[in-house]
Amino acid sequence: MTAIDFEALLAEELAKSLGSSEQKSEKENGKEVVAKTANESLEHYLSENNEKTKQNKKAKKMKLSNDYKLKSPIGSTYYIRNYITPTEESDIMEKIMDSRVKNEWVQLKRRKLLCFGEKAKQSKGNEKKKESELAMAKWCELLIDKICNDSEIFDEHHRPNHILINNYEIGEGIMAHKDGPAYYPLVCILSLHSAITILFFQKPPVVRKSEDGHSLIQLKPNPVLQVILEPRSLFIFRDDLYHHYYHMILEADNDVIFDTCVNHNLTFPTFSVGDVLPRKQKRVSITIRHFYYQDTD
Ligand SMILES: O=C(O)CCC(=O)C(=O)O
Ligand SMILES: [Fe+2]
Repeated sequence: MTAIDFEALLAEELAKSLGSSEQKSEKENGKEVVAKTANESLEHYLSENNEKTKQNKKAKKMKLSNDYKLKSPIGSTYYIRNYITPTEESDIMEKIMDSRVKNEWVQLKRRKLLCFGEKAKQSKGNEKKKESELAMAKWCELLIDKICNDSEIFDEHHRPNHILINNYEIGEGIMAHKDGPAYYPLVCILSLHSAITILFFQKPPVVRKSEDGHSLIQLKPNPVLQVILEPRSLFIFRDDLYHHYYHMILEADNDVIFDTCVNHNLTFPTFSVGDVLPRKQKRVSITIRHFYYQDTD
């Protein structure tokens, strides 16, 4: 595709997409200028990079499957540092904090969430649904394209069609859970802002509240696997780990590094067992999966 075709296509898509911002004309020093929004630059970046990756398809795909595999005792896990740039990170933040999606966030007790894409129809008698439901935004599709171009990890029948965004303020987390049979057993998690660790367990661990009642302290057992999720990183887990293990993010202000941490010497800075990783600001995760559409009517 030529650059000119590409730009025309992009402009058309931008106008259509839910998340796109219209270009605003502004007067600057008496001159009419077209404001380029952060939202637009995100889509531009992602589209451009996707084109480049497609041209160099084979090399890139090899890279994701070999170079980023963690030495994990269970299942296959991949960790890619700096999967997106700081600019893309702040552009995504703008997208998801945009006034047009502001009312779509669903506040839960210990986090809030926003959902784009496919979703099961509610079966009769189901409780009020908890997730918000937005059509897949253009930037989400481009992010999915990027992941699919970079690796062969998703086959064409299981292309991600569902994006769940979790917003955790400092001290918030997600209880031990499995993602369950509604999804293809392959999860990509893109992290923004604060670094945090994700813990995997054979059974949900015993936890108790800290003395100030603010955080949950994880008591026992230690996780079978811990992965540090730095800002802008992409973490992938699948298969056994998906089906048979619980994952959680502790409701705490910081994370302690366990001897089951598989990437403490791959991060910047690196960590040693027993070190404390403070959560300095909120964390946002973008969970990218293929949802099995179920028509329950
Ligand atoms: O925030 C995360 O990294 C994990 C999110 C998660 O486990 C989920 O949405 O099912
Ligand atoms: Fe999960």
